[in-house]
Amino acid sequence: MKEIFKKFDMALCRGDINRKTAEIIMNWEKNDTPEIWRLLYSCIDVTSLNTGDSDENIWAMVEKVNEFDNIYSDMNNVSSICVYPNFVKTVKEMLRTNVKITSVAGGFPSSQTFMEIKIAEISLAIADGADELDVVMNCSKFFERNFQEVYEEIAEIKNVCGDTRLKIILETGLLKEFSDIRKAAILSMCAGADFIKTSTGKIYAGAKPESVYVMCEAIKEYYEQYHKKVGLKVSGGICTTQEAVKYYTLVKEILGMEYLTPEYFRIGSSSLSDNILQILQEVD
Ligand SMILES: O=C[C@H](O)COP(=O)(O)O
Repeated sequence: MKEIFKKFDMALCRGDINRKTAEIIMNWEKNDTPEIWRLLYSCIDVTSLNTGDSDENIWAMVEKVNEFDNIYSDMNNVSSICVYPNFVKTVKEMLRTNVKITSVAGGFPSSQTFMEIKIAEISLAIADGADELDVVMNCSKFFERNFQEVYEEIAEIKNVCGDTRLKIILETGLLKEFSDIRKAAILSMCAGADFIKTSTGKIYAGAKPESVYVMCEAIKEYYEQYHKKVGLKVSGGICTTQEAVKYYTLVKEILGMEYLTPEYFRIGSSSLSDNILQILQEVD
């Protein structure tokens, strides 16, 4: 792992990150337009991850996504529907539109289970029809500074995923230190993550602009080193269109417009889609 980290400049200054993030976000209003709201809508992984989830409420969510195409012919649907693994089949059976299915798996949201269980859960979700997997990095091993094991775990999971898109959740609200967020991002990308994702939206704080700044910089440097584009998913407590536009502004300024497509940018949220549709209706 030392060899990998050596390739990246690991010196980070908290003050610089806070200042640069604030400078970029200051200009968010120039991106606050219906055209960008529509683009952001198409980047949403509309999410239901509740202890009380049942077939009924998952059906209702899928039906809303199905109906969208009949009502809004001038804009693209959300990117995916994100559920617990035991609801993948429920979504698959009802989904009638070209939207992907994301499953959280691998002991979500804590990652505290046996590797065998993680692999079994991931394999079952794929067998049931998941197109994308959101899996939490092993933060416990990370805090022990056992980076090699964290790397190997992600590499093994990616091996099981094959072509199924793998998003590794760093849980930035738990990592806290910018240097740890950067390390976790680099380690996940080098181990094979197709996306890095900020948060589970459970227990710990969700996405924060400064963490997203650090992740964008890591994605940019990873591309410079390896010529492979890794996507970014921001999640956890993102409700308003305004917040989404601020994350759009960060990605645009650091990574550029080529990352602002559902291929490389996602927002995981349980409430943002309704709020974007509402604000679009208000300006119509
Ligand atoms: O990955 C998605 C998050 O769990 C969604 O979080 P949220 O319910 O705070 O929008």
